[in-house]
Amino acid sequence: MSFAFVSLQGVEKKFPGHHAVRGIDLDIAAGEFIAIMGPSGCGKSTTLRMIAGLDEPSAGEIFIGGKSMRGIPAFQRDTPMVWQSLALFPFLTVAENVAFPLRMKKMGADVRKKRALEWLDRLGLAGMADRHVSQLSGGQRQRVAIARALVTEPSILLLDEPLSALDAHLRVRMQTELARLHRELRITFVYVTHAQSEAFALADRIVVMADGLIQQAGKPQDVYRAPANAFVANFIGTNNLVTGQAKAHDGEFITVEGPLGRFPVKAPQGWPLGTPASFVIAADRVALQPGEAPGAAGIAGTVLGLEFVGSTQTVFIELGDGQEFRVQKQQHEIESLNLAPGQRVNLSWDPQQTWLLPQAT
Ligand SMILES: Nc1ncnc2c1ncn2[C@@H]1O[C@H](COP(=O)(O)OP(=O)(O)OP(=O)(O)O)[C@@H](O)[C@H]1O
Repeated sequence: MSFAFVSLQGVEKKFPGHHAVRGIDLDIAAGEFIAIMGPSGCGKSTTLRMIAGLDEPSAGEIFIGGKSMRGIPAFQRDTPMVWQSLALFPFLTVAENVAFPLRMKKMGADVRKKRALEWLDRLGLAGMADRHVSQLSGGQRQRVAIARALVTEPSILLLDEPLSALDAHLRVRMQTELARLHRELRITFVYVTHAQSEAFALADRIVVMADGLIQQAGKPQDVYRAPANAFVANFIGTNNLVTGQAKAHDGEFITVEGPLGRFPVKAPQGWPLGTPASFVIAADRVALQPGEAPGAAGIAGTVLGLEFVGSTQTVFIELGDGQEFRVQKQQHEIESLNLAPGQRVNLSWDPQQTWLLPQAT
């Protein structure tokens, strides 16, 4: 990576009785769009708050632009933050809200007004300057909060679940808006979200956290296709995880034997035999045929149900050992199979598409 614009080095946060962040190393390049994901309570907001200067690390150090942030309060950091609960001032007009950070910086009234109007215009809110926040829709308020964060022309924008209070339609529109802003401004965005679709759609790099630690940081396609461990594989949710033991080498494959059968799995040279081995096969890489007899590399299961996801459909299948498998296909492919709950099916995949989870170190 090029020069790290934001660098977290061994960062920890201990609250009384709770170790929320347990040692994070993360370098973020200037202009990068990073999404931090993870289950509730994993420490993602705390990490963001430490970058913003709203919480001090208990150990480790944060550098921004090569400068240590130790002891530097939030208002001196160039790191504005946008929250789900916007924190707009109800007693100020839209323009006054946007201009507020400039007032804090003691800029003159004319400059404040000019800049606030420019940013309102940029966010599609021209003409709303004199309204009060209570007279705006949820999406418009979100835009005001973003304009207020950007009005000081920061080099980083921190966003903590900014879209989670919006309805699904608006969320998608605002997502497009954020992508556009990032393209235009080329500043660093650090975005905390529960929503996988937002993270995958927007980010250059995804950071998956659990239990106060980074589980994986990588490009969306790498986190998706090559999860670093079982936690990430399960969290991403579109993977099927098969566990077993490494039994034999066969060229670029090993044979993994487990409760579901024996499977050839792509493996690095010298993978130790006789050790536990888990692999994932992505839901969209599994072939499905109605019928009873499993194929050579296949497994049999029973359809539990089907779920629409836009133009694709997910089929949930129960395997012999009670494990659930997912198969994702284009809607038209599924339609032609006429599947119904209770139906027996065979599943198979190309062994080249398997991904063996790296061994825990
Ligand atoms: N001020 C605090 N005092 C004590 N514990 C705290 C404090 N702030 C956060 N925590 C705890 O630290 C852990 C991490 O919190 P954090 O807000 O970073 O999680 P998160 O991953 O952002 O979760 P969510 O998605 O639910 O917002 C949680 O268990 C939380 O209860």
